[in-house]
Amino acid sequence: MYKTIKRVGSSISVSLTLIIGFGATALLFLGTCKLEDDAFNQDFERRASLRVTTLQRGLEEAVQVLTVINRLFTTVDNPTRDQFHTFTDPLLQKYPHVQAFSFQRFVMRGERYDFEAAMQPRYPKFGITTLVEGKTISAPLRDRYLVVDYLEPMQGNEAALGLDLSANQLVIDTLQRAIETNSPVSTGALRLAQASTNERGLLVLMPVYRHGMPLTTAAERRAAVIGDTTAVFNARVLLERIFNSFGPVRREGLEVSVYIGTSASREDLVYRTDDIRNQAMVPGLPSWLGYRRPVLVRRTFDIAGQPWHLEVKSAPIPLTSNHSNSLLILGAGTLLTLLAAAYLYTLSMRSRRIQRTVDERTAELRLTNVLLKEDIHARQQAERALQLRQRAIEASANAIIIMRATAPDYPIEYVNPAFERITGYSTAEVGGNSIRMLEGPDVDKQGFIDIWSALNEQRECNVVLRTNNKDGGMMWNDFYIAPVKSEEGKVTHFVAALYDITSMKRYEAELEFQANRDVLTGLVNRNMLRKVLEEAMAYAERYQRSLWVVFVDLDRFKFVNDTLGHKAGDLLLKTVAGRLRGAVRDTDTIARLGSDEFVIVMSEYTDVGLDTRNLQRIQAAIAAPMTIEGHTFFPTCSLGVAAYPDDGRDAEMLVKHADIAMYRAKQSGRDNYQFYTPAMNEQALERLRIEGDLRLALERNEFLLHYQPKIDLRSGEIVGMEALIRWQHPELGMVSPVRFISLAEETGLILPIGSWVIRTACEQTKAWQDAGWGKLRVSVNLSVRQFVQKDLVSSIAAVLKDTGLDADLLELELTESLVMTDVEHAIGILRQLKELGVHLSIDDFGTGYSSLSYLKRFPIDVLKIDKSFVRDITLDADDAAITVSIISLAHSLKLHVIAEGVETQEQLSYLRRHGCDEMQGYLFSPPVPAEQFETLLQQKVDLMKSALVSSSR
Ligand SMILES: Nc1nc2c(ncn2[C@@H]2O[C@@H]3COP(=O)(O)O[C@H]4[C@@H](O)[C@H](n5cnc6c(=O)[nH]c(N)nc65)O[C@@H]4COP(=O)(O)O[C@H]3[C@H]2O)c(=O)[nH]1
Repeated sequence: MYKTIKRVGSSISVSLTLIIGFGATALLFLGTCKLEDDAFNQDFERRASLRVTTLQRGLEEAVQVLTVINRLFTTVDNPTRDQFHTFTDPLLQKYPHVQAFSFQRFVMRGERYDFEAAMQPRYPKFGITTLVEGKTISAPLRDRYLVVDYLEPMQGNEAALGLDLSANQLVIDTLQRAIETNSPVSTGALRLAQASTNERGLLVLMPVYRHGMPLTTAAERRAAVIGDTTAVFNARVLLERIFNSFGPVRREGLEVSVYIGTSASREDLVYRTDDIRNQAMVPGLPSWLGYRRPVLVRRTFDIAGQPWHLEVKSAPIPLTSNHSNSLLILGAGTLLTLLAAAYLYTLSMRSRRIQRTVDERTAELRLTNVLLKEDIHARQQAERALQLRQRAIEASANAIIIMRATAPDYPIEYVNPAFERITGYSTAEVGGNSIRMLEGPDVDKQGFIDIWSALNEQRECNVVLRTNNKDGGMMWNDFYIAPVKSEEGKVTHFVAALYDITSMKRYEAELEFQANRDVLTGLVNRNMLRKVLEEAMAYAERYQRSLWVVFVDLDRFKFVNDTLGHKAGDLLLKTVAGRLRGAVRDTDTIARLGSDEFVIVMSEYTDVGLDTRNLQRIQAAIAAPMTIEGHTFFPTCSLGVAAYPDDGRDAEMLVKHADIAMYRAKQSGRDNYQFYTPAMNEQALERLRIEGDLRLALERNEFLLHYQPKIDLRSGEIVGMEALIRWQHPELGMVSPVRFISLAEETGLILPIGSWVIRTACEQTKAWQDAGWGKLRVSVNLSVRQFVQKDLVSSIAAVLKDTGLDADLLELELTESLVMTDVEHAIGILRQLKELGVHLSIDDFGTGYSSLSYLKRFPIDVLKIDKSFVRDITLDADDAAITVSIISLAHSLKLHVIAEGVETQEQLSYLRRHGCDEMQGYLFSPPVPAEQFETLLQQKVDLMKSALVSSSR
């Protein structure tokens, strides 16, 4: 009986021990499970948020790149395809997730043929195309096309060049939005011409406006738009690159789906990482048994006006994973319960069950062993994940700083190697210090103020910051700071990411320089000149002050460029720019418009007035001799001045009028200045009109030569004649060369006209010789352009050969300033001409910058005294003295002297008295057509002889 009672009692106590032990173990297990689940979910949400932030930053950066591209079009008026290439190339290398950059241009129906033809020399099969079912075909006729014109890189994007996007309503709507919001706008997902058919892409557009148009309102911007710049992204490539910058998503057990739109609709899905549903599944085990439900995080954000929706899903996780603690508790509880039961059981049945107890303990130990192994495995996994994150942070190209959330200094606890590389500070130097050490003398104070207030308020903050590195060098950073919270939600640290955007900022600065400065001389360019002038006009208006716009043009710059090449030309321009800087006041602005054209803006201030001495200073500064590549030049310049407001109320008009005045200065013999008068405008208009006709005059045979006799003062005979060109204009009548020769020089027409003159003069002289009029020498004027022409000598030789005229009977008249521009070069050409046997004379002698030492070295035959001296020879003692000294100088150099413009007997007598050899002028005959000249020859110039006789009395 006792035995039975004892056995029953012991069974009851064993059962009770088991019930209580298992109950308590189960409760503990479930509670721990819940805590572990919560921890897992929090960790997952944090990782998912990191992905979302990465994507958002990556997309914002892509849009920012497009903003930089668009700046090219706002700062440079109509940039070339090559400029577009040069500008986008480094950006494409820096941002490989960009598929392409392009510039779309509006082309009207009537312009289509010309546009296609203009592109074909570069792209032979070029045509405007449209996209139909993934294929490009020739675009049908439309009123207006939006054509992909500039495209970089070309490789891989060929299908998009010439594509007309105007039929794509999505693109057009997006462009409208971009115009309305005046900011970059993204399309939704669309099919790309250059991608495979099942891939989607997106475009981010920014409108390009015509320069100079107002852009304040949407209506103004619509009127000014000429196209747009676009960044093209292949959604898969873009997203994969952005995500993979943190390591493959799949390895982290995340499934990411990206939608361009507000919700997870099938049509808006542009990207999904690999399906990870079965990644962790044990074959044969149903998913509801033993697996945790995947966690799903959804986020929606806005990129360039386009909503993006992102879903991040976790892989199904086995219940055993992350439940190590609860399982340990379950195991340990079970063990304890069983031990207690076993203890009781042993007490009652020790002897009988001893063997069984040993077996049970062995089994329990095995179970514990398994649990321990699982625990170790889980810990190792967690450790590996931590190490991976550590390595990722260390490998990051951007600087990362971790700071303790301890005010007031927020000491730095960790910096990654990129931080050391970028700032120059080592971990040892910054550890324990605050980020204040980045604040040098050159920093952006406001940026730091923003960061400190974000730290104090424990919130995120993103600023573009200028800091100093250890060497004191200036750097630009995109600085992003965010609080890091403990499991209890307390901010324990801050993490800061520092993106080095110094090179991008440098780009921007360079772009600004290029947009506003002349690259060769560093002076202000045309674009900037307009702004400077507008400010100067506003100042002049407000304070009622004078304002001068001075147009400076170098005389005979083309001569240097044509003879010595562009390198020498560039050197000359740089020297001139330096001289101009030295000649003007600090308050004046000098701009270079191109070639040898400079504009100076001079404002009047209370203590600094404006007068012509300012202009003379400029002339004097330019006029100093200059040696380039062993050649000595005597540069001069012509100046034109337009004054505000009398000569124009806007920048363009002032510069135009200064240019017209400068042209007048050139016409008046160069090396002088002229103030604009309204009459000059008329002349400029006339110049434009005759320029068109001048181009046709040779073809229409409208030129003819007049000949003016040259008289030998000893014999009284006609010994030669000067050939002077005339233009028989169908409407204007006989046009003087004074009106068209300089125009012909500017346009280059002087070359065909000049060679016509030489040929006609030689033919006529030979004809007179054959007709028995003896050996008359004909002289022709040579212009600068002709003089520097490469084949001048050979072409003159050919004319002499063709016409049969003796070289000795041709005289070339060169102006003094022409040969003095580059003396060495001139001597070389003159020697070659001399070897041909032709005569050479210096025209207008005495008017320019003459140097006797050079004159001696010129292989010339004749000096021609300019008519300005002859005119006043009997009235002005200076002119008379100059004339006499020219004659004696010429004779001492064994040169012949001829005086031109002889109109009176007094002039004739004077010249004769002082030993002048020859003369020409109205006193004998004006220049006359060839038939009349023959009459002069026939009359044996009785008149002249009598004139000579009377002058000798
Ligand atoms: N006041 C006055 N003037 C006199 C007298 N005798 C002649 N003249 C004018 O003086 C100018 C002399 O030519 P230039 O100094 O070489 O100056 C020339 C020359 O520089 C240029 N020119 C004329 N024909 C040619 C040509 O075929 N080629 C080039 N490159 N230039 C030419 O046009 C300029 C003007 O030619 P034109 O109108 O024919 O004017 C001619 C002539 O008609 C006089 O007694 N008194």
